[in-house]
Amino acid sequence: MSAITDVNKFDRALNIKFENGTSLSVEDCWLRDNCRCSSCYRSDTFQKANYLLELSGIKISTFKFDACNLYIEWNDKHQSTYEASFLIKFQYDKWKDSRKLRPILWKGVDIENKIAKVHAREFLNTESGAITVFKSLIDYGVALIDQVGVSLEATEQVCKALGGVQHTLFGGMWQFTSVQDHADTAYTNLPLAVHNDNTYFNEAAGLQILHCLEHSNGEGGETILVDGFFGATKLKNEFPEDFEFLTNFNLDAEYLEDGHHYKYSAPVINVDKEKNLEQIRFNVYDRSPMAFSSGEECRSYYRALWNLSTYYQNTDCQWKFKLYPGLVMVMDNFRVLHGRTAFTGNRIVCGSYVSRSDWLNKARALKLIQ
Ligand SMILES: C[N+](C)(C)CCCC[C@H](N)C(=O)O
Ligand SMILES: O=C(O)CCC(=O)C(=O)O
Repeated sequence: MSAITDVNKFDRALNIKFENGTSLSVEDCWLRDNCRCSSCYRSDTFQKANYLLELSGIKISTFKFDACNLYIEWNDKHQSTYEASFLIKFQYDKWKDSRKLRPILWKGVDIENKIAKVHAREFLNTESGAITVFKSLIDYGVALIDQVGVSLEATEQVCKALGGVQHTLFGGMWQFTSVQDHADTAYTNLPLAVHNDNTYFNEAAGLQILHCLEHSNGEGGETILVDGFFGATKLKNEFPEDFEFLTNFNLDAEYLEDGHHYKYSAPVINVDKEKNLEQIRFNVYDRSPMAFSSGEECRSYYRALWNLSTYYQNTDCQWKFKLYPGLVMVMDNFRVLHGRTAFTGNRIVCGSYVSRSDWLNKARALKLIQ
C-alpha cells in the first residue's frame, strides 16, 4: 500500500508518489530534520539528536528510491534513508485527519445504554477492558467501572489505571461528605447544577472520578450528567452570536478559601482552529464579578450564558442516576458537565481528578488516538 512509485525534485522539495495514490511534497529542511540515522535520532529515547540550527544551510545533493525507501545524500555528505511507511503518514490532509477526536454527541438518558460499564477486574487486568473504558470516554465522555471494592484504596487503583491521581488543593485521592472540609458547596448536602470543575485553574482536571462509598439514613444525592458538547452545538445552531461570544470572551472564575485564591480567565466554549469543540468551562457558581467594556458586552455575557444553560438545565438533555457503592463513574471534565440533587443522611463520596495529558496518554498507548 505504501510502496513508493515515483520521486521528483521541485526547487528544495521532493514530491513523492505512493502506490495507493497518495502524493506528498516534503521540503529539504523537513527531510533532514527527520533523518532517522543514529547520529540524527536517538532510537533509545525517541528524541532528535540535532539542535536544528545546524540544518540551516543544507541542500539535497542526490536522491534515489525503491518501493520501500527514499535515499538522500546531502551537500555536507550526510546520508539519510526514509522508510515509505514513515513518509506516507505525513500527507497533510490524512495527517490532520488522523489527529482528530470524534466525540459522539448525546442527549439525556439514552446514553446509559451506550457508554461502557466494565467490571473492575476486566478494566484493571485486561487490555480489552481498558480499551472499552477509554473508547467510551473518547466517544461519549463517560464510562462506568462496576464491582470496585467499596474503599478509597480500591478506588485509587482505578484512578491510577485511568492515568494517575492528579493532586490539587483538594488533595490527591479525596473523600467528601456534607462536612465543609473546603469552602465549596460540594462539601454540603445542597444541590449542584451541572458544571465543569476547576474553571479557576489554568488547566482544569481532565477526568473526574466519583465513587459513592455510602449513603445511609437519607435520600437524594443523585448524579446528573449532561453532554457539554451537545449543548454547545445546539447553541451554535440556534444562537450563533452567543456561541461566537462564548468562544471569544474570557470569563473570570475564582476559588477562594483560607490561604487560597485561584483565579483564571478563559472562554466558556473552547474550539480549535477548525472550530472543533475542545473544552467546555461552564460553572455558574465560580464566576467572579467582572467589569465590561460596554452595556452591550455585559448583556451579551448574560444572554449567552442564559441560552447555553437552557440546554444544560433541560432535563431532556440530562442523565440522572444514583451512584451506588462499588460503581465508579468517570467523566471527561473538559466536555461533560456533572451535578447532583440535594440529599439528606450520611453520603460519603471518594474519587480523584486525572489530568487530561495523563488519561489521553493511556488512550494513546492503547492506540485509540494518535
Ligand atoms: C470534591 N471535589 C474535589 C471533587 C470537588 C471540589 C469542589 C470543586 C468545585 N466545585 C469546582 O467546580 O471546581
Ligand atoms: O457530590 C457529588 O455527587 C458531586 C459533587 C461535585 O459536583 C463535585 O465534586 O464537583
